[in-house]
Amino acid sequence: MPSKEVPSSENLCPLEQANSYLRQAVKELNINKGLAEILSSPSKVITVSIPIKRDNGEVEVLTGHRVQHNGVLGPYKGGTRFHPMVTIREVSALAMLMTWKCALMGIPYGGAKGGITMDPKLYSVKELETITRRYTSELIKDIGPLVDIPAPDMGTSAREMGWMMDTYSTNQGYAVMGVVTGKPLSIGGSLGRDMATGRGTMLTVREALADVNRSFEGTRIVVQGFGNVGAAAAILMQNAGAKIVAVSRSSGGVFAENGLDVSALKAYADNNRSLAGFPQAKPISNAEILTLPCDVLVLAAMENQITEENAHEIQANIIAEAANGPITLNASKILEDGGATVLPDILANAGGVVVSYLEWVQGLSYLFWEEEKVNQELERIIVNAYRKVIHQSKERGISLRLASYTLGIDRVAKALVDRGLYSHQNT
Ligand SMILES: NC(=O)C1=CN([C@@H]2O[C@H](COP(=O)(O)OP(=O)(O)OC[C@H]3O[C@@H](n4cnc5c(N)ncnc54)[C@H](O)[C@@H]3O)[C@@H](O)[C@H]2O)C=CC1
Ligand SMILES: O=C(O)CCC(=O)C(=O)O
Repeated sequence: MPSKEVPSSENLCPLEQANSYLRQAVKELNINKGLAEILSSPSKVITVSIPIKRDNGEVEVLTGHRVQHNGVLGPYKGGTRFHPMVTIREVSALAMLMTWKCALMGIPYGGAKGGITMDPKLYSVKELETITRRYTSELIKDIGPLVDIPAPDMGTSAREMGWMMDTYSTNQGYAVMGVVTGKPLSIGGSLGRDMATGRGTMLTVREALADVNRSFEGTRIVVQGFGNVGAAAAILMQNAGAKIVAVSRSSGGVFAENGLDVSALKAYADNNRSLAGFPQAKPISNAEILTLPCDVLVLAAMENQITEENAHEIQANIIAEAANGPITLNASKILEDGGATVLPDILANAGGVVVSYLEWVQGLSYLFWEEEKVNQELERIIVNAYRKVIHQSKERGISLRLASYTLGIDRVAKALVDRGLYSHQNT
C-alpha cells in the first residue's frame, strides 16, 4: 500500500508494472515478439504448503512460493521474503527484476525470488525456524549451489539463511556453503554482505551527486525503511558526511532538523524494536517523511510507496530505489518530468546480490577474502554499471530506469540467441 492512503487509478500490481517496463525495453531494443515472450515468461513457478504446529499446539498452514524467472545466464538467484503481502504475482515480478539486475551487473545468474505470506513478528523464534526449515525442505529439489541460490530479503536475515543452509546440507550429508548467501560468517558468509545492499545504494547516490558536482558533505537525506538495507545505507552515507534528517519504519518515523545519529538510532531501534522515543528526535508519519524538503530520498521499504498520488509532492532531487519497485511507472514519469534523478532499483539496490555473488564464489572455492577486497570488488562492479547506465541514458535519450532495463535485457536476449534457445529467424 502507498504510505498515503488515497484512491488511485493506477494499476499497482507489481507484475503489471514489471511487464510494462519490459514492454518499454523490448520496444526500445526492437526485440521481436517471440523473444519478448520468452523474456516475459517465468521458467518455473512453485507454490508450497507449510504446515506448522504453533507453540500453543494449534496447527496452521502457511503458503510459500519460489519463482525462477530466467536461467539462461546461470543459476537462479534471489532473496526470500517473509511478509503478509507476499503473493505469487509479487514474487513473480521480483524474480523478473532479479534477472535484469544480475544481467545489468554482469554476474552469471538468472533471476528468482521466494516468499512466505506471513508476518514474522507474530511468530516465536522456534516457530520461525520450523517454518524456514519446512519451506526449505519443500524446495529441496529446486534449489542448490548450481541450481537456485536463495538469500535474505524483507523479514529474513542471516539467521534464516543459516537454517536454510543447515536443512539443505543435512539432506545432502555434507556442508554445502554455496546453497544460500547472506549466511552467518561462521558457516561461509562473506564479510561485507550485511552492509552490501546499503553500500551499493550509497555508491550510486555518491556517483549521482558527483555528476552534479556535489558530495555527501552537507547533503540532507531522508531514508524510508530502516531495516537491513535502509539502516546500512543511512550509516554509510552519514559516515561519508551526509546529514540523515529523517528515517522511518512501518510503525512510524523520526525527524531531526540538524541530523540524526543513525548509528545510535540503529542500536536504540534494535533494543526497543521501534524508533519511537529516540532522544532529540521528533515523531513523523510515514506519509509526511516522503515529502520532507531534502536533497536525497532513499526508499528502502517496499513496493508502491511513491505513486501518481504523492509524486508531485516529493521535494528531493535524487531518489534512490534501495527497495524493489517503490516507485510506480506513472510516478517515475512525474518525478523525471519534474527534473529529479531516479536511481532505479536494479541499479541502486544491486549491491546485495553482487556481494552474494562474491560470497558464493568464496564458498565454492573454499577461500575467504578480507572485507576490503569484498568492498573494492563491489565498488568496481557497481560504479562500472552506473557509468554504463548513464552512458546508455544519454546516448538513447531515455530514463535511467529504461537505460538499466535495456542493458540487462539486452544481455539476456543475446545469451538466449547464443545458446540457440532462440534464433532471429523465429519471428
Ligand atoms: N536485504 C537485501 O539484501 C536486499 C533487499 N532489497 C530490498 O530492500 C527492501 C527492504 O529490504 P530489507 O531491508 O532487507 O527488509 P527489512 O525487513 O530488514 O526492512 C524493511 C524496513 O521497511 C520498513 N517498512 C515497511 N513498510 C514501510 C512503510 N510503509 N514506511 C516506512 N517503513 C516501512 C520496515 O518496518 C522495516 O524497517 C525490500 O524491497 C527488499 O526487496 C533489495 C536488495 C537486497
Ligand atoms: O542477494 C541476493 O542473492 C538477492 C538479493 C535480492 O533479493 C534482491 O536484490 O532483491
